[in-house]
Amino acid sequence: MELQLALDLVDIPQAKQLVKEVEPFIDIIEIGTPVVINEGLRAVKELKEAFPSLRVLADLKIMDAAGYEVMKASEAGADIVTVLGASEDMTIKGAVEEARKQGKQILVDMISVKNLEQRAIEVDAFGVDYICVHTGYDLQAVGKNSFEDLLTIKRVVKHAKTAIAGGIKLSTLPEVIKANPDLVIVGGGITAQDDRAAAAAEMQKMIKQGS
Ligand SMILES: O=C([C@H](O)CO)[C@H](O)[C@H](O)COP(=O)(O)O
Repeated sequence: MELQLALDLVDIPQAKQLVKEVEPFIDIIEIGTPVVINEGLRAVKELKEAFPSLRVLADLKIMDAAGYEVMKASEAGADIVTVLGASEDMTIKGAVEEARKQGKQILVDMISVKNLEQRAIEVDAFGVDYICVHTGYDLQAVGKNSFEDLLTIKRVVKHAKTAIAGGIKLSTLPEVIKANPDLVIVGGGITAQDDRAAAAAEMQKMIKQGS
């Protein structure tokens, strides 16, 4: 099980500072969608250059023209690029095809997918690398989480790695770990803490010991 730090509400210098604080405790740096909107793929490039030993995920949440967008994110240094599970089959297949050419990986974000079980089976057959259940900020605000959804994809996904994102904190991490996803994605649960290194270190410890 790996830990991904989601950077969403920061600029590039703040992102670098944050990663510096938690670098030993994380496996993947996520350049969040708001950061890409504000800073462009330059954020991916600069963070990859600053932390070459960590993998970088570009959270583009691609919905169309995936081949082109995966190519541009790859050129910027992304190791993993996100595509929406709600997009057309040909979009997801196009993302996978381009990622293979570039030697990169695709994470499919299942945010807002209504028929999760069926769509996860379909997306799994496209050869994607990760399938991620995700409760976005808007549903987190009304008390939702993705714990049940994680159990669903753990049951039906046979090839891809499984991931979970959305509002995960130290207090809810044990429930997530119990379901044994391959990747846990945490943003505010680390970035909004007073002692971010301590929060990330504790999360890494819990993940390593499996509880
Ligand atoms: O993908 C995300 C969200 O849609 C904003 O772009 C976040 O990175 C993801 O939800 C993880 O962040 P937290 O919910 O703060 O843990």
